[in-house]
Amino acid sequence: MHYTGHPTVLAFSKCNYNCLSFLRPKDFPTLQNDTFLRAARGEETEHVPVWCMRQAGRYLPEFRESRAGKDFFDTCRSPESCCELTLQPLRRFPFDAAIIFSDILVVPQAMGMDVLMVAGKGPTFPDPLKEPEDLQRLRTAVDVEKELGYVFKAITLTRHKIEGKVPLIGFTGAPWTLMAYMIEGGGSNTYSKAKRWLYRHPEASHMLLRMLTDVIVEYLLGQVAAGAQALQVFDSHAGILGPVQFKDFSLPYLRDIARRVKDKLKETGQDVPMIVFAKDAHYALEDLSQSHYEVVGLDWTIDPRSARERTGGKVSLQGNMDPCALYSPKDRISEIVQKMVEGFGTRGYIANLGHGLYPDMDPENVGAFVEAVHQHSKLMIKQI
Ligand SMILES: Cc1c2[nH]c(c1CCC(=O)O)Cc1[nH]c(c(CCC(=O)O)c1C)Cc1[nH]c(c(CCC(=O)O)c1C)Cc1[nH]c(c(CCC(=O)O)c1C)C2
Repeated sequence: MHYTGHPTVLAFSKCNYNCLSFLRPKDFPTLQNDTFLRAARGEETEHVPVWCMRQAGRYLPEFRESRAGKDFFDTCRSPESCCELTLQPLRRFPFDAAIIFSDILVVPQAMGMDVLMVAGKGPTFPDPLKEPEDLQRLRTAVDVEKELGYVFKAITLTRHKIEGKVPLIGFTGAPWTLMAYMIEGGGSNTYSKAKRWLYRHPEASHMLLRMLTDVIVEYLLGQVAAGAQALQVFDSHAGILGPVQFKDFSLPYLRDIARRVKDKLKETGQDVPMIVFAKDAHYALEDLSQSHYEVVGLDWTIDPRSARERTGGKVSLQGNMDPCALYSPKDRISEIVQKMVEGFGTRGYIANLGHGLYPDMDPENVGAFVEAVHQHSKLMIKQI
């Protein structure tokens, strides 16, 4: 790690997790590039801001090197490692935002479940929830500060170390997506075990979703208190639900999260933009645009112009290039980006991929994507 500059930060690099407490969420460096925050609020910008989901990831050789031989969740619990991994993509590309390195599955861990990262298989719950009685195994009153304080420390440290270059995004998994993992025990094609609960045990499902929502609200507020400047809620498995079940088992909780976080932040005069990314839930676009989130994230199966029409200018939009378009040659990437930016328009728009980067992607093409967004959008904005 290359800790330079401030003496407290230098001292910091030599100490371990327990002595991070002196680094308080205050006196953060002044933000120099607020393009992402302005776009989230629908304000004017000089260019369209851009970041990528999974920008801190295995497509970067330095990421693979830092992670080599280390347990994934041990890495998540090390604020220094999370900080380093968050900063890596910023050293290479002029992204307009950073997202804290962590994982959505730290929330089920905080609720008392074991989650392991198994090589070649992905996240695995050795003892998933099988029947409603298993809800008794979960912690009822989760001490979020105690269980997830390591994420807050990572955010505070990273916000200092980013030196105000770009805003730092905090995130969480949405209740439905977390519930799906807790019952399924890992990734799945059908999520049929989790969906079985929705049809067979609707009350227990709502109980679990409410428990998750309560933890998530505290978790997001803790992230803001620690220094997060925007928040994204990932409902990665929204698409598997379909419109009826989404309305019943996901949307009310997504709304509740945004409302409760915003109400609480208002009390302290804070205003932090929130992004909802419900992957493959195009059927819910109208509802999502009226769910108290400033930004709706889109996957690549939605046409930019129709997304604008359906959301009626109520929200900013984020997305949505097919990640696989990054396998194209660079000039083709530039053409695809140009069409995408034309489709969304330059106001109230944050460029991103429609989902995360894959490990086999060429970092150079990621750079070409970022550059194309900046270049095309600057020209378009000048012509307005
Ligand atoms: C880089 C990484 C992460 N998690 C995992 C990896 C790969 C494993 C490794 O590097 O060792 C395991 C890891 N964690 C998860 C998975 C998917 C498992 C599956 O469904 O099969 C994997 C491989 C679960 C997870 N984790 C996350 C989501 C939501 C986003 C999405 O839909 O991809 C989900 C579904 C969020 C997440 N996860 C991560 C971030 C970091 C910040 C960034 O984006 O740069 C974020 C935002 C980090």
